[in-house]
Amino acid sequence: MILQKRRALHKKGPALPPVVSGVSLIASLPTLVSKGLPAVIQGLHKKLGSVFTISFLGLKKVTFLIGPEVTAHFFQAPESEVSAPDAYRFTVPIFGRGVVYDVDLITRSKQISLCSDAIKPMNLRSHVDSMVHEVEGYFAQWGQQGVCDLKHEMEHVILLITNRCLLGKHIRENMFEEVATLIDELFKNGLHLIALFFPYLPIPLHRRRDKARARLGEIIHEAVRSRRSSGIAENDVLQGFVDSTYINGRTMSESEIAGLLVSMVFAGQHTSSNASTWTGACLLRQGASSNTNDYLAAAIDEQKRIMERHGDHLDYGILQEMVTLHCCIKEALRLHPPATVLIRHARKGFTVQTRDGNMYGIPKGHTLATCTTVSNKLPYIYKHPDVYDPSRFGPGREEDKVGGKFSYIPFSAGRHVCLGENYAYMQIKVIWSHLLRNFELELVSPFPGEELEKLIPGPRGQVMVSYKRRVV
Ligand code: HEM
Repeated sequence: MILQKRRALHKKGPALPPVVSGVSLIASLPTLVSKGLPAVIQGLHKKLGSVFTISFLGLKKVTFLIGPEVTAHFFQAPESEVSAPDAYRFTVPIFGRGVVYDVDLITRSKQISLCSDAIKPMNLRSHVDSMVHEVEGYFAQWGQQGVCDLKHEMEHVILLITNRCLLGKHIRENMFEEVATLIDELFKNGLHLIALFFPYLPIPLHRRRDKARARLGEIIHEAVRSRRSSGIAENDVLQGFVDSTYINGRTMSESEIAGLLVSMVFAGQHTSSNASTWTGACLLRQGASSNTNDYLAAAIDEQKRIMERHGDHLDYGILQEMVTLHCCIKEALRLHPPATVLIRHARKGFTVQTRDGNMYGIPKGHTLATCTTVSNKLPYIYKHPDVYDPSRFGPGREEDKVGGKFSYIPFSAGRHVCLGENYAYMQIKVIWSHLLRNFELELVSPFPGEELEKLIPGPRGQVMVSYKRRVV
């Protein structure tokens, strides 16, 4: 009925997507406050199907596309048709001018390919030792036994790795505390709802963001200058940028290097630390209705077998052997994707066809969005979608592959797929293989809910874990 009406309104082509009524929006408010945006989108998806539009007073129209059948164009279309930069302008004051979403397509493509080169598997291999060094050093400070907030621990250890592997040894060893505070200030004051719509509004939050960004820039510029003048090459992403050139042979400026490094810190810090904490919470969860502890046992067993083969040593190849741990992380990410809503801007209109055959025309000018949380739990792709079950990715099931190209999207897909996926798995595996090998662990606080108010939501509150060093 709704479809017929909307087709009549849009006679020349396929129907427009159903529009969420004002009444439905108001009715969603309690869910928004108590359960967060993904829960609202899940409710609307149930009611209206995989394509629907939310109209904000007719001024801004956001069309949601949910599920692999309707997201191919969203993920794969060229920038001239579906644009990410138009949607992510709010990152410009965070990353800085002259990089990523502040430059033309050709420059951006080159910058993205420089980021990709810096963390491609060949270069990643050499980061394993640095990661292991940071992880061993950090957890050596734990006592024989105790209780800690896993979330805090993961944020800290990932930040140490980020400093060492991206920003370099000098910053890690001499300025860690200051840089950690600046990164926190930058993201806290730059990543909130007001900034999403009005990133340049002269408010105290934005002044603090800009001050932190300026100081971080100074620190990185200085690091680039001293790296260039010393001529000593280090093993980090900073070095990759210092050595790289554009097609015309021009080297990157200090401010371009700073911008790209900040964008990579931004892309990898909260996402990886949240993923690491969720992996722990899921694995250590106790409960009559869950069989998660079987997975904990399987992950520990895998570490034992690997140690029998290779001893304590870890390298890139050995990390690739941790298939069970990989699936445990992958499943935690399916249930708790750090980037819950991905956005684009429709520069041209296009058509989508839903699973049940309905065609919709998506008009030029709409903001486009997809929700990873809802997509990752579609019941026709994932069996018992709310259950933590890493074996769904194993041989004979491979539910994400069976579901098609766009059915597992914590790392996005297509044109803007995450460049740091391998890097992220690597650091999370280094952390969790160390913890599983060396400690008996137990979750002693209730299983956490999600942080509802954050753009990159992590587990809400503290995630308390007891630990006891294993006797060797
Ligand atoms: C578990 C950890 C991570 C998750 C879940 C994650 C997720 C994502 C997602 C969803 C996107 C695409 C956003 C979109 O389509 O709009 C993305 C893009 C990106 N990520 Fe990650 N990420 C993670 C870690 C990292 C790390 C560690 C790095 C780098 C060190 C990184 C670098 C990037 C870059 C450079 C892009 C931009 C790609 C482009 O626009 O072409 N990510 N990430």
